This record gives sequence, C-alpha cells and structure tokens, in this order.
Amino acid sequence: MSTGSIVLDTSLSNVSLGSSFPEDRDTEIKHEVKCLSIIVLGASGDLAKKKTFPALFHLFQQGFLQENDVHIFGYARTKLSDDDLRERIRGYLSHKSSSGQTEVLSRFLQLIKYVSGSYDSEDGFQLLNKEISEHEISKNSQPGTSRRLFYLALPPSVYPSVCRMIRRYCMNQSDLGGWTRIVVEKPFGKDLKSAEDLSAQLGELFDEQQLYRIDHYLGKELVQNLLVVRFANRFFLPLWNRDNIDNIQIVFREDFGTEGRGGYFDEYGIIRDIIQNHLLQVLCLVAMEKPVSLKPEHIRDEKVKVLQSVLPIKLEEVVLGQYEGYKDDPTVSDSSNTPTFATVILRIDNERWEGVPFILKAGKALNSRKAEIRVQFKDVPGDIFKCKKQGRNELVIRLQPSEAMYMKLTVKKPGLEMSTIQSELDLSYGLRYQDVKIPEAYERLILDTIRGDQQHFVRRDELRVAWEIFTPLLHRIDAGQLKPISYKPGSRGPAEADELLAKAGYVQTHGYIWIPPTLD
Ligand SMILES: NC(=O)C1=CN([C@@H]2O[C@H](COP(=O)(O)OP(=O)(O)OC[C@H]3O[C@@H](n4cnc5c(N)ncnc54)[C@H](OP(=O)(O)O)[C@@H]3O)[C@@H](O)[C@H]2O)C=CC1
Ligand SMILES: O=C1O[C@H](COP(=O)(O)O)[C@@H](O)[C@H](O)[C@H]1O
Repeated sequence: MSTGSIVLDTSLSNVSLGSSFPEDRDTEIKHEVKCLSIIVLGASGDLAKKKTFPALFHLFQQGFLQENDVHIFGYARTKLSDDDLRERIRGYLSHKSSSGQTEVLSRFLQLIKYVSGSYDSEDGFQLLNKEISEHEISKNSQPGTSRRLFYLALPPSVYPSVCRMIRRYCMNQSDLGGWTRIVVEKPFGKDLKSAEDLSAQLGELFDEQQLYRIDHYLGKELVQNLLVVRFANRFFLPLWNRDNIDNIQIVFREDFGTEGRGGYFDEYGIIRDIIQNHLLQVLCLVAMEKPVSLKPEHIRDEKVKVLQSVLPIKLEEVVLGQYEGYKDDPTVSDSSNTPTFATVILRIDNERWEGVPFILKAGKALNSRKAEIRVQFKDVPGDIFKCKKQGRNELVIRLQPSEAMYMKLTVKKPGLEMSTIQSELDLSYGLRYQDVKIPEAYERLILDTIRGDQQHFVRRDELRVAWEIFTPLLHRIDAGQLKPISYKPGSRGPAEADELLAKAGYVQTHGYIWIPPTLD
C-alpha cells in the first residue's frame, strides 16, 4: 500500500498548455487545400479495422481530415463492396450515440470506397489508380498538387511487390507540392540481413522522405513527452547520468497471450515483436543526447548515435520465457522455441551511461497489462535517517494504462515522530488533464505523415543499428541454442528474470504500491 501521497499541483506552475514547438515543427491545425487520398492496403485485415480506420475516424471527427478534400480507399484481395467494408469497420469506430455523432460517423463512412485486387497484379493497381484519379478530378485538383498516402496494413512479405505496383501505377505528379507517401508497419524484417534486403528493395522505389516506418510506441503521449521532460526541466538535466542513476527499466507486460495471432507470433517472438522496436525506441529517447534542434533529422541523428554505443548483448544478461499452454495454439509448432517473455540488459558505452544497465523486459500472458519506464536513482550518501532500506528514489513514467509520471521519494512520516516513509510526487494525467482526450498513437502518427513530419518514424540507419544489436541473440535463439524457461500464465514470468534484475542492481521497494489517483 502507498503510505502517503503528495499530489504535485502543476496548476501552480507556469506550464502553458497551448504553447507549441518552434517554427521548424508544424503543430498547428492547417487546412491544406490540396486533395488527399488515403489508401489502406490490407483493408480487410485486423490492424486496419482495429487501428487504422478508427484513427482516421478520430482525425475526421476533430476536423483534421476535411470532407471536401479527403477520400479514403480500402484495398485488399477479399471481394467486398464499399458497404461491406463500411459494415466491417463500423463497430470499431467509437462514437457517442447522440444524433450529431451518428451523423458524423455516416459522413465518414461515405468517404470510404473499396477496391479489390491482388498485391502483385497490374489490373488491381491500375483500377486503384483510376479510382483515385477520378476522385482527384472530381475535386478539381490540379495535376501535381494532390496528395496520396498509402498505408500498408499488410504482412511485410508483400511490401516489395505492393511498393513496385504503387511506383509503377499509382504515383501522382509532385511538381506543384503534391506527394506520395508510404507508411509501412513493423516488423521490418526478421534480422539484419532481411531488414537490409527489404530496405534496399523499398529504397530503390522510394526516397527516404517518402517512407514512413511506423512504430506506434513513438505516437504514445508519454513517449512523446520524454524529450520535453528531459530537456525542458532543470530538475533532470544534472541528474540524468551514471553519477546519479543506478539502473533503468523499460517494461512491457500484457495479461493475455497471443490470442489468434499465434501463427504470426511464433515466427517472430517477443524480442522481434516488442523489444527490438517498441522498447528500443523508448530507450533511444531516454538515453540519447540533446539534439541540436527539434528538426526530425537532428533527433534521429542522436537516436542513431546512442544505438551505435550499445555493447554486444551478453548471454548471461538474458532470460527467456515461454508461457505454459502457448503451444496449444494449433498455429504454433509443438516444438516451438519462441520466447513469449524476455528480459535483456543493454549497456551503453558512453560517458553518460557507462555502468548503467538498461533492462528491457517484455512478456505476454503475465499478471498485469502495463508499459512503463522506471529510472532508479542511486542510494543517498550519508544516510542519517537510516532510511535506505525503505527504497530508492525512482522516476516512473507510466506509458499505459493510466498515463502518469510519478517520483518515488522519501518524506517524513506525518505526525509527531521523526520517521520516514515512501511517498510520491504524482502527475496523473487523468486527474490533471481532465478535459483532454489523449490521442491514440496511430491517430497522431497518421497526422504526422500527412504533415510530412518524420520525427516519430524510424529512419533506415536507425533500423539497421537496431537489428545489429539483436541479430546475434536472435540467431542463437532461432538455432535452439537458448531455451525459454516455462512460466505460468498470469504470473510475473520466470523467477530467473527477477534474479537477473537484482544482479543488475535493481532494488525493489517492498510494501509500496503506486495507486493511480482517481477523481472520487
Ligand atoms: N494486428 C495488430 O494488432 C498489429 C499489426 N501490426 C502489423 O500490421 C501489419 C498488418 O497486420 P494485421 O492486420 O494483423 O495482418 P492480417 O493478417 O490481418 O493481414 C492483413 C490483410 O493482408 C492480407 N494478407 C494476409 N496474409 C497475407 C499473405 N500471406 N499474403 C498476402 N496478403 C495477405 C489479407 O487481406 P486479403 O486476403 O483480403 O488480401 C489480410 O486481411 C503486419 O505487418 C503486422 O505485423 C503491427 C502492430 C499491431
Ligand atoms: O506491436 C504490437 O503491439 C501490441 C501492443 O500495443 P499496445 O499499444 O496495446 O501496447 C502487441 O499486443 C502486439 O503483439 C505487437 O505486435
């Protein structure tokens, strides 16, 4: 139980909610007059219905997509009519049941058309191009001014052929400010070589400025907050280094298993699914040096540099797990060696971080669902209160659920005695920003794509270094040289992972649990 709580009243601070970043970032709502076509390839699939179309709907609701300019196309092999697709996705588009909102939903659905075709046939893409062009002409769009955003909600195996087809049949002219942009989903390859091959194939067809490699963790509110917290607060600047920080954990936990995605997951495993991309991207933002400016290339340059300083992973700093029952899924091989849990320690060999373990932990079918960053500080020297045993200072950034940042600290226990307790300074978003709806990651990233802001997308060289870090370990797992330890679904994962944490220097605060504050 939390034994005390101090709520950090940020209303007393000078934080300006409305302030936007400097001129090199376009954060204002800008109504562009050029015609915009958004094409969701793989529109019949899981991601499209659960994430892509809902994100587009939310952007429409908020006025970021204007009816006069925008048309949305679904493309896939499945034979569907426009209405079939609309009915498939309707249930995933959350809206309030007032008549106004229902009308907004129907207006949105009317923007959607469906084109059926294969991923490597001329006919399908010629037809798609014809539909898009007709829409552009109907909007009186001048050649060279219109915008085409292709969102590949597809298995990566078809990216090369789809990109070839787009390049050959669906490009628009761009001489008057129009553009063609391609959003590709992870996983971008399975190891260094396959990722490089994929990058080379896509790179022959499109410039880096046209390719948006999406990692939806980069669209999460508290991930986007990381650079602001680190570089706009005097508190943290002098503390953020090996002199003060003992260890950093970046944790992803899910309380459900592979749920119908066993076939996909078994080919990839938790390191490729979560750690090599989502958690490593978070690590970059936690560990990188201050960029020269907020220009996307300056930020991405710093991310690459910190990744290049990561030392080879030591096998004794890895624990793998597989939950009991994982192989009951008929799409998973009976002899599967795929980890559904992993703890991996990364070490960054630079002046700021030498000796500080970055503990990346991810698991499926665990006892809770959350993602967080836990920065644990070193013990206070000269412990006159004898309170070290109670716990160390920690800054916890809760990415989800219940977005929050809290600082665990030692305070005097209120009352007549002079004793100490663990408490927290707590910035819980639900309480502090009651009127703000935190946008979905995909919503934000699609908007960034429309605006041409690549800051929150993975650059080709970043991707290469990310694979360089994990490929040797992944090859050993694939070759069966490392075996996952079995763990019970609903548990914390293998006990060996907690032992590794302790060995790395993490000190757990016993008897303290942070409880997200609520309004009542
Ligand atoms: N689903 C999720 O939660 C997440 C998914 N992703 C990524 O997004 C992408 C899409 O994922 P998801 O929607 O789950 O995938 P699906 O398996 O649902 O595939 C999407 C569509 O692609 C077509 N398709 C499926 N398999 C093949 C194949 N072997 N060859 C050609 N076409 C195929 C199908 O359409 P049709 O047969 O009609 O052509 C299907 O509806 C993947 O790269 C995935 O890794 C990333 C994060 C989360
Ligand atoms: O990319 C993926 O992410 C989801 C978790 O996303 P979140 O935003 O809900 O944290 C994960 O379930 C899936 O396996 C993975 O492919």
